[in-house]
Amino acid sequence: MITFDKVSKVYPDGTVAVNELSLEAPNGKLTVLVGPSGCGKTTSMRMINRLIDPSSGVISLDGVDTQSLDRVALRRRIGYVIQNAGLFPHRTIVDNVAALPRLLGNGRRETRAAALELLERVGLNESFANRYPWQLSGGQQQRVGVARALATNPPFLLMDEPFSAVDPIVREQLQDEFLRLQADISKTIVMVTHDIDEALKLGDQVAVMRSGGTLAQVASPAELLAGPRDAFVADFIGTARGYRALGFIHDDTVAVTREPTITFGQNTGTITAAGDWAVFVDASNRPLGWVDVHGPDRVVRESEINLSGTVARSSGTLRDLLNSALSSPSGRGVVAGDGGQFVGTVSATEIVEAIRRSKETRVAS
Ligand SMILES: Nc1ncnc2c1ncn2[C@@H]1O[C@H](COP(=O)(O)OP(=O)(O)OP(=O)(O)O)[C@@H](O)[C@H]1O
Repeated sequence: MITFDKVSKVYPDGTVAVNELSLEAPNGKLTVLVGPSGCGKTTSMRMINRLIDPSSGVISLDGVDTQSLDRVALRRRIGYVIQNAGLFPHRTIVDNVAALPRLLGNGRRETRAAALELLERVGLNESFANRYPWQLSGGQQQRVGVARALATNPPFLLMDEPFSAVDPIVREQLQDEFLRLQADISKTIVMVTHDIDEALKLGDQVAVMRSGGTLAQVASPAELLAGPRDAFVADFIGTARGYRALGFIHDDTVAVTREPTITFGQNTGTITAAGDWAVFVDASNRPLGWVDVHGPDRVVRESEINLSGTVARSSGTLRDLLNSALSSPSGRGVVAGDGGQFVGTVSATEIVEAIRRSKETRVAS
């Protein structure tokens, strides 16, 4: 556990960057520091590995005051991922990952093998190993940054805006991959971001800071959305918070209706759809989109498939289901199993009913 106990930082010019911050980052969990520009997020994080020393207060790792630890020994226990990855430009990818373990005296062959394995875990196969950072995309470099931070297998990980230098689609991919990785490795992580969506998606707990370096609220994403402590937090988590909160509610009682599907080579006249639209599936019964089957009997062409609807997983959230229904041309949301196979559809009315039920449960509890 990383603990901040009334920690402050006043820079020599008198700027109060962090003011009496008390916070616990529990073991095996991801704590996100989020807040407006200049509110002291980075300063707070860098005080953990003593890149910056606090002016007052105590930061401890598993109960031990970091000031009492040797700075180098401390940093070996704390992996550090920064924006733009910060890779050594003149070293190959595998050497970037293996650099620190080598420095610590581990054998060449063993560190190379471990580095290759780590690269594989972050989604980079052996063909990347001997390239240089400039030969990789921003997202790939960021993955190397994560692999490098994990190379000495530290229990703690600090991540400073790790996914902000890439475009939104790559960012989402990296976030999803990182969540899968963290489910496996369960590090104690403190991450800084100014993106509230990222904070709510990744954080087990989210600490919202305000200008002047004070803590406004710390809570789980769902708690934060349901009960912002004051107007600042409410404003910061945004006006879409009602919709965002649906992203944390699972309800496996929403009624999924089976319905006929259509596939390649099939005639529209052979199916009885509920209305004009039918779900189009591939040979493995995976939904690809919707087809308007009304009109003369014909074999469906691929160009006719309407791709506007999203697919929600049965294990997904009410937000996924609602999004699927709202984006679908038929008004019915497509639901697939975890293997991607078509299960059935849900109507927006059913989902709204589920939202109402979940509210009643929350009020009652
Ligand atoms: N070395 C420094 N000397 C003086 N003031 C500093 C120094 N470093 C940061 N600050 C100030 O301390 C405050 C907090 O900075 P910090 O970088 O921790 O904020 P942040 O929340 O991470 O901001 P951003 O989201 O913009 O990166 C800001 O007002 C900043 O200008």
